[in-house]
Amino acid sequence: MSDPLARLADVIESRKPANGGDPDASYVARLLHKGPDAFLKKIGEEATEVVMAAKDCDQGGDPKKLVGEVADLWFHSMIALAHYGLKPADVIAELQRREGLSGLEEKALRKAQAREAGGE
Ligand SMILES: N=c1c2ncn([C@@H]3O[C@H](COP(=O)(O)OP(=O)(O)OP(=O)(O)O)[C@@H](O)[C@H]3O)c2ncn1[C@@H]1O[C@H](COP(=O)(O)O)[C@@H](O)[C@H]1O
Repeated sequence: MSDPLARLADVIESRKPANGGDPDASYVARLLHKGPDAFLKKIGEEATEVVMAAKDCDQGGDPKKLVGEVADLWFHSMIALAHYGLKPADVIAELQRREGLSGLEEKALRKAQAREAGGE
């Protein structure tokens, strides 16, 4: 079975105005037709919904709600990636590049580089 993220990315690509996406027939085409403000607003809303669903889990809520909200966030983020000419594979490659590098180590490295650049 092919990668579901890659398949969804192909569908999103096909919904671009340049590829004949019809805003009357497709949700993705409609968002792409409206432009970045429309899908970036959705990403902001979906991110907030992820936070709220996670907080609900702490109060005994259904964790599946969190899965649904994260799916909404990923989906709308993929529309943004497509608009800017990027693919899920680019994000996967970035995560792979970070594989095994502790966030704490990375932060210390970044701070040391900033200090060096600042001439300290
Ligand atoms: N994965 C998704 C997907 N996830 C969420 N959504 C839609 O995202 C929309 C926004 O979610 P909300 O919960 O905010 O719903 P809402 O209150 O109606 O939001 P508003 O748009 O009114 O602000 C809803 O209409 C959902 O149906 C999706 N719509 C499409 N896809 C995929 O994209 C493909 C192409 O879709 P179309 O372009 O519509 O053919 C589909 O085959 C699916 O694979």
